[in-house]
Amino acid sequence: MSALPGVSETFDPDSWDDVPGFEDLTDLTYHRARAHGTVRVAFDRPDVLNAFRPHTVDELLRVLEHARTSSDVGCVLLTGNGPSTKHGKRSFCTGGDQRIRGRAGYQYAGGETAETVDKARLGRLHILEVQRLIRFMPKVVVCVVPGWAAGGGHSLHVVCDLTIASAEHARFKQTDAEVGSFDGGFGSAYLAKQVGQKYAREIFFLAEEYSAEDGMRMGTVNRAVPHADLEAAALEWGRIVHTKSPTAVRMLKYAFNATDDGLVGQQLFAGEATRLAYMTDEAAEGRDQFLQKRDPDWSPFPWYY
Ligand SMILES: CC(C)(COP(=O)(O)OP(=O)(O)OC[C@H]1O[C@@H](n2cnc3c(N)ncnc32)[C@H](O)[C@@H]1OP(=O)(O)O)[C@@H](O)C(=O)NCCC(=O)NCCSC(=O)CCC(=O)c1ccccc1C(=O)O
Repeated sequence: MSALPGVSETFDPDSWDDVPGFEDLTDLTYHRARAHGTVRVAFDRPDVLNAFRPHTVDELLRVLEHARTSSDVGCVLLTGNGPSTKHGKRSFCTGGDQRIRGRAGYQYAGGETAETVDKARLGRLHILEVQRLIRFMPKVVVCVVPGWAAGGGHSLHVVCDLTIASAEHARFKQTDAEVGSFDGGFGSAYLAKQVGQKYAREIFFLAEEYSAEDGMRMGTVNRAVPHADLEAAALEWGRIVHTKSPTAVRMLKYAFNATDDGLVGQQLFAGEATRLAYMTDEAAEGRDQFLQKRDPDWSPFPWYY
């Protein structure tokens, strides 16, 4: 399934290169900006409004892990290719592919229909692993919304650090309760932290359609931009992120997360604090006195206040 010859209507081929080693992707496209360390990850199933199947999620985990562990990448744009050449509709992502949803999760399938489901493999619900990867990677993840963000796609937008959306075409709709699903983690409870309890309950219980402007009013969307400028504006955010201190951005993301993420949030923030401490002469003295089997000499290191 593909969108347009140029990957997507707002994609500028002069700004991006394919990422080597990912030529085998079928459900996503993965590009790296020519000018700086921003990467673009895009759902590439526009005919089903970029709904994800288990294979899509496997690919998402693979490319996001690559982005996470690439030390020159500071910003990830997560978007959806389109519009569909089949029906002309635009989308970021509409969540789990309902055609291959089984009783134990979303099922691996050889083709596009329920008849092709692989009954020997257990259903998956591993988009939640993607959510955690986005949440915990020490880089800025921007959700770039050219059309529909629905169901599990809405939840992905919620968990991203920033959202930029097409003023004309972005549509947000949380369909979970309509299809008997419920994202009880970031998709709902964290959404309530963003917009407040009343709006969060409205979004789930009424499942109405919201525009980019509505999202800005409620606090889920950072910026609504003209559709034609969407990806250029997102790429500019990536450039700006790369003008900032990597350590400061990392510590800030973990600081923003920590208040909601319990001991895991504290662990991630503290892990980075430990890394910073290890860079000091004081920590080196702690290591060296052990290796040299001598008493430590802390005298050069003041008790700062
Ligand atoms: C988004 C819509 C409201 C848009 O409506 P409209 O503009 O009228 O377009 P359509 O004609 O409906 O759609 C065009 C075309 O796309 C197909 N399609 C759209 N969405 C999906 C989908 N999710 N799965 C399969 N196919 C889809 C649609 O059938 C049309 O096909 P044609 O052949 O051309 O007719 C509307 O499309 C809509 O409501 N879509 C469904 C949104 C939805 O309900 N998504 C699932 C929500 S539940 C979910 O995502 C669970 C997954 C999850 O995240 C999760 C949650 C909790 C624990 C674990 C997990 C996990 O790990 O998975």
